[in-house]
Amino acid sequence: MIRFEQVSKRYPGGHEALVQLSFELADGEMAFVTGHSGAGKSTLLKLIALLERPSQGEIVIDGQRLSRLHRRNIPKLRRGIGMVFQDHHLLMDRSVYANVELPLLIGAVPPAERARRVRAALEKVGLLDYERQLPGSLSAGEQQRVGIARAIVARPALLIADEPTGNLDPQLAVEIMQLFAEFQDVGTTVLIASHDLPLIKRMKRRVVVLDHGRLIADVAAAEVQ
Ligand SMILES: Nc1ncnc2c1ncn2[C@@H]1O[C@H](COP(=O)(O)OP(=O)(O)OP(=O)(O)O)[C@@H](O)[C@H]1O
Repeated sequence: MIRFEQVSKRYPGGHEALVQLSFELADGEMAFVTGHSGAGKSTLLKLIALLERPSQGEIVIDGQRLSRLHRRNIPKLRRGIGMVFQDHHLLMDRSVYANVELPLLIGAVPPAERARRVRAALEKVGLLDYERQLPGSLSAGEQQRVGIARAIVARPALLIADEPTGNLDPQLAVEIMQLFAEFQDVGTTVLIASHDLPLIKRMKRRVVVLDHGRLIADVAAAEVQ
């Protein structure tokens, strides 16, 4: 589903954040991207979401070469990708329900169907009883779950997450990772950037390791110890 072909990324005025990166992620696979701070993890995810463009090389998603993607087709591609961030980017003055509903408003889904999907997403993350609350009244782990519900409400084929457990205590972090694994169980492709090696090892999924923008290891799930 995702293929990086010799992808390099240089930010204006910066050094190379990614250097000739090549790897593939199959449909339905769940993998982690890890590496030191500044290794290029966030950059890799941003390139997939078309929030940044490569300086060189090609990224192919579902057979679509992103360099040839017409500007007007970018929103459609983005709608197929659910994104989860460390600081969840919730609107704090809107209810949990309204936050989760947001991607469906952009996608023009009819109201009754919207309500059904929002509740299904909230149920999936265990927050059905919280729909009227403001995010500020929820714990950090619950807020992250709202962010995940929002990411999956439009039923994306691909879920990408940037340090989704960065602000959580270890027990909550495990629960959030298990939630991602459940999305993989129902066919979603999942790619998670994390520097939390103990947690990654526990999940027993493929691990792609970056070092100064280069891929230095690609460990298959069966080999993760
Ligand atoms: N918008 C930007 N402009 C210039 N340089 C950037 C920009 N974003 C990232 N960089 C640089 O690119 C390199 C890779 O950054 P990136 O955020 O992808 O790493 P990371 O592995 O996600 O790090 P962290 O774990 O600290 O979030 C770093 O040297 C960073 O300073």
